[in-house]
Amino acid sequence: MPTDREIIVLCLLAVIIWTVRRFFLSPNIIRLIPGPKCTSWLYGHMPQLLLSEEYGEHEFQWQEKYGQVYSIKGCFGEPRLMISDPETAKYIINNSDLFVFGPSHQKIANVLFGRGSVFLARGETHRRLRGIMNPSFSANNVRALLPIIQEIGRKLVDRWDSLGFPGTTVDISPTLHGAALEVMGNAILEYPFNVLTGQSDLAQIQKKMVDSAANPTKLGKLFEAALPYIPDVLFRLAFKLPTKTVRMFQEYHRITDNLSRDLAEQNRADRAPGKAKGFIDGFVNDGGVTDQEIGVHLRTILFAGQDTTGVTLGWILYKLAQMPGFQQDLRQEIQLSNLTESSDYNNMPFLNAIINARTQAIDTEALRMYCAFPLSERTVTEDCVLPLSRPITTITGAQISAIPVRKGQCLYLAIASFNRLNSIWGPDAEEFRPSRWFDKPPRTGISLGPHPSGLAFLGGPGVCLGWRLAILELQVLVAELVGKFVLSLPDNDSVRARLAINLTPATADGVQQLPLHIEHVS
Ligand code: HEM
Repeated sequence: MPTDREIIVLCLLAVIIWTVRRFFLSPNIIRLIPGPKCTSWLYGHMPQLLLSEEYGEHEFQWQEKYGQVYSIKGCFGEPRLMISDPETAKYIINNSDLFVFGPSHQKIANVLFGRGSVFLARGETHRRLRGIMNPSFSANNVRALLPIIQEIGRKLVDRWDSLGFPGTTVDISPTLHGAALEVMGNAILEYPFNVLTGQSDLAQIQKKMVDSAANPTKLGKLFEAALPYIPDVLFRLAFKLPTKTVRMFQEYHRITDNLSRDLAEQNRADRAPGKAKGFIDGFVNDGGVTDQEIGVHLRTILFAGQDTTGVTLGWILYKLAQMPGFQQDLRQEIQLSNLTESSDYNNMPFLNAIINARTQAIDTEALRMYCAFPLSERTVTEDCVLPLSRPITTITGAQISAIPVRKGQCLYLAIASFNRLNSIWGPDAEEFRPSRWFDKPPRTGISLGPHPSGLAFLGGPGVCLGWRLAILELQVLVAELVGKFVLSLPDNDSVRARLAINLTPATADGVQQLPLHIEHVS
């Protein structure tokens, strides 16, 4: 049987032949757009973009030097575009059928979630799925979830106490991710996972899955670039081989398929007139959806909703540990507040700055600077023309005010770069400054996405399904934790932001963790 390494080498050969034909024997305007020099044909700029020790180390400098649209190279010399231009970004997010996930991401998502995930659906199918899922995440529904989320916040506080966190320096990440999974279970699926109070098979396998994908390597990135050229049938066959990774995927699917079957059966048995409609309800009611398909949507929301919120909560607490004065002001505000309605969280000066929209100063600044999903890779499905808010001078000296791109072109919506544009946030865009949300106005230019923090939740038809839930969850869990504990940085703090599916806190040795010193509030 061929080894993993041999399979990778064969695939690479196929890719090399294909790219030479595709990119070097035909003209492409992208090659005329300025961008950083590339020293590796094999890896292109992928290591600097995706594997740097601190996310953005190179990307933010490239943006400063080359502007809001520039070209970089993917693996095998493939020309790609990096985009943070507001006009171009708006065009991309509003025309989601034209800009889909690339073929490698599609293959990975099909294996991870199963076929039919809302992430990959487009057109009518996407609208239908969002129509079924949206009600569970509507403003009214999310508001009504407050008591459940508050209860999870209290359990998280108890968990920190029972694990003996106060008085120690400890990695808080696993408990934050546990709380995020608990919210998905209790609030959205009406099914307690008991992550914070006991053992959960789902939490364990979910963590294994995230960890396995969370340490990308150069070879892994090459493999990802080669994925589109591997015939589907071969790819599916590879996922029948008895390797450790395949077994882990099978176990994940087994646990989540069982769960979705239980939830669907329970839903059919409990259905009663007047009973509130939940997430599973929408699919069961739809008729044409099988229990197996419900499993696909369940995996999608568990994956999309846990790690993103877990890492963002971690970044908020980390920044508060860096800013003891702000943390103390926030604590005082929490202690003086009577938090019984979701609107109460919107009426706190330090958790909030009320400027045009009600915004959370600390939450919003964290979502701007530490957006969980900093980079979205897209492939163009038809020849089209990208609008630009400012003209670009090509390497031949010509000025262009739009970029014609061909079907199959890969581009990156650089969300984190967009969230740092001086043209929007002013000269101190690079600074983490929650008080900017007290300024009037904190930003200039067109507003993209549903939240003032910028593109953290993207926008348009593919806007994050759970953004309202994520905001309420962050508000409540921050208020619970900061009300009870004082957070500070350990002396040897070396935390940095690494791209590991999401923007994840990791220490200098590359381990994904968030060690903070915890004390009880006296
Ligand atoms: C702070 C937390 C979160 C952040 C920063 C975040 C961010 C995002 C972003 C940027 C996208 C667009 C990805 C792309 O198309 O490239 C997205 C999509 C999505 N998010 Fe979130 N998310 C968060 C929490 C959640 C939660 C709690 C859920 C719960 C269900 C969720 C479910 C989804 C789903 C299902 C999509 C796909 C939407 C579609 O394609 O129609 N997210 N999210």
